[in-house]
Amino acid sequence: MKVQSTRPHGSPSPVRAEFGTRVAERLKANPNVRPAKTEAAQMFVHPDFLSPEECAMLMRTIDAGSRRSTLLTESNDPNFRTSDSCDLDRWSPEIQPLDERIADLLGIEPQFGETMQGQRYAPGQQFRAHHDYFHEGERYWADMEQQGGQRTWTAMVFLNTVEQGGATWFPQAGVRFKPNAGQLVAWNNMNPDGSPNKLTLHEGMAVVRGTKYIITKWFRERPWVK
Ligand SMILES: O=C(O)CCC(=O)C(=O)O
Ligand SMILES: [Fe+2]
Repeated sequence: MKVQSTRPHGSPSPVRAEFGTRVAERLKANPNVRPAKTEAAQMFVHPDFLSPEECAMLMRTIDAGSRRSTLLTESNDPNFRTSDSCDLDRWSPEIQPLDERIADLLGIEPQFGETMQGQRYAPGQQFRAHHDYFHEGERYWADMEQQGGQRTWTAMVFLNTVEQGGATWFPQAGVRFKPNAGQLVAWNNMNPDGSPNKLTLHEGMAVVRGTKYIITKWFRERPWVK
């Protein structure tokens, strides 16, 4: 979530530290997964995680269910997040297997995952630089703490190959992913000690030509589904 400051965004935590080690070990052991070229965060790529049919089904579902995307904290910039998004029902027969496949790839129990989000960006739409973790000094934190706590890992899948623009850019970690149909990117939002890793700052760059479709899954440090 946004808000830049020089204060630490949260404290170390053994539970989150353990998530980092355990999930990274599982991803490293998967022959279909490669590490991203950065030392700044634990970050991995699965180049063809979803099939063309699965991507097409998800894009149809996103088209049918989208509304304007929201933010947890109001931004002064009206163009901070201009995409459309929708919740993907984890109990629907089409979504559940995919939802559970992502959780299994990372080795996290599905109930730690928030509702999967589908997002769509038309030309000019974007999601400006932000962190996925919660800033523990913000007003919303007390509520989030009660609802599964901090976000640990993010898994994101590009559902199509965009004609121009729409890359996911980590300016501080020095990596940029061009939308590539079916490709999953997963990263740990925490440092090795379990505190928020500021270097995971990232941005969904504006689409120039074409439409961009993605799904995003955020995992919490405790079960999110009650
Ligand atoms: O659209 C992107 O490339 C990034 C999306 C993102 O950062 C998010 O959903 O948290
Ligand atoms: Fe994000």
